[in-house]
Amino acid sequence: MEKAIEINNLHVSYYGKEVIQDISFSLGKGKLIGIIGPNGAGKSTMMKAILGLIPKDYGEVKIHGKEIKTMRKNIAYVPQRSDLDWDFPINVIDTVLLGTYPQLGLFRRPGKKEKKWARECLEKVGMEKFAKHQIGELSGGQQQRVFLARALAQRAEMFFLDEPFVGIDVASEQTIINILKQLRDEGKTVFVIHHDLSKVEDYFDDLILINKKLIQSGPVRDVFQRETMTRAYQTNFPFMNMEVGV
Ligand SMILES: Nc1ncnc2c1ncn2[C@@H]1O[C@H](COP(=O)(O)OP(=O)(O)OP(=O)(O)O)[C@@H](O)[C@H]1O
Repeated sequence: MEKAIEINNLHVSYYGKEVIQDISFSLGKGKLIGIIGPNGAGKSTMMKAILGLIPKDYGEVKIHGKEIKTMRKNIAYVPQRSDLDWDFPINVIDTVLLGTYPQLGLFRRPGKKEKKWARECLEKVGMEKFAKHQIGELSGGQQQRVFLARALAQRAEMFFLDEPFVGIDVASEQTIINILKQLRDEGKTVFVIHHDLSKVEDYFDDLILINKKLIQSGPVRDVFQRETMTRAYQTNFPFMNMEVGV
């Protein structure tokens, strides 16, 4: 199977304190992949280091067998909502249009074609009626849909989302997971940092389970087991059945 991602020996620290230790894994293309682990396990840090948004101490990251810097246009990233400045004065359609910039190149501005595409992306997430609204006026779920539309506008091959379901309504969560599953069905690879363990088996094909170190990666059935979960969360998961998951 062709590899979407290969990580070797990844180490990351903040101010000399190591928060990611010796993480290595590789996973195939066309999967919906959950990144799980307890609070402070280093999930966001690992995602940012993979994307080259923060420096790593050492380690190797390959996306489709290539260095990340040659793959940027093909990668869409949706940060945690709490990482963004929601007072920034920009409306919904212009936010989505930003997604078309990487494909446009340096000196071209979005034209009719890009604007039409941005509208289509907004329709996919059910937010077309809000095109002219300021981004800061929207609910959490609506903001998350708009950021997914921006990622769709990028026509990326790979998507990285940091906790897209935190603090949003049920309908938005359903819309977003359906779109992510559709992207996977089209052969794209989608990574999602995720908290709600009750949804893991329904949402994901593969899991990356970490707590500073890699606990295990691979198909959900193999990773989402009492022994591995107990090791990662350092608490007992008595409700989990060893044979059939939860
Ligand atoms: N900018 C930063 N400067 C210093 N320490 C940081 C920084 N960002 C995160 N940390 C620390 O690094 C560790 C890993 O944090 P990270 O946010 O990556 O974990 P996480 O698994 O995403 O957590 P959560 O599930 O709570 O969002 C934590 O101990 C955190 O306090």
